[in-house]
Amino acid sequence: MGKMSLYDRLGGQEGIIKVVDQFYDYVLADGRVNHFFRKTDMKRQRLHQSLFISFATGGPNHYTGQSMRKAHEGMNLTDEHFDTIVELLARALRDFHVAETEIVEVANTIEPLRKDIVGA
Ligand code: HEM
Repeated sequence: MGKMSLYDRLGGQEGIIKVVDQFYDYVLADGRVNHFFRKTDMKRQRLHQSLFISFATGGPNHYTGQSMRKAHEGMNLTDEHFDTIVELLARALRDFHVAETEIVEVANTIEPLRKDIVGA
């Protein structure tokens, strides 16, 4: 049996939607980052983030949003903001009993996006 994709190990689309919902509950409650989302349509954001993470982890490509550079343009995001988002995503993954090895894999999958998001 071949190694399951990270997407499958996160529970596929269904699992990822649950994690992303919990993740944005943490984001919106966190004073380090919640001000960025004041004008954001969170229903659309939760959907786009779920589809984006699904594709990034080896699932189907249904993401129709903007590139990471375009999506974060003009926000003046710092490394600290980026690290906070990764931290809150890890917290949500832990809530759903995703193992630490998978959490590290998710962080490593997202890390290459830092150069497009920080200072976009
Ligand atoms: C850590 C890696 C990150 C990933 C994978 C990511 C992913 C995304 C995605 C997929 C979208 C949707 C774009 C669209 O709908 O076209 C988005 C939008 C957004 N992101 Fe990020 N993001 C990251 C980091 C951050 C950080 C660090 C912040 C701020 C602390 C942030 C704040 C936002 C905001 C406010 C929007 C919504 C913009 C709007 O209202 O349209 N993101 N992000």
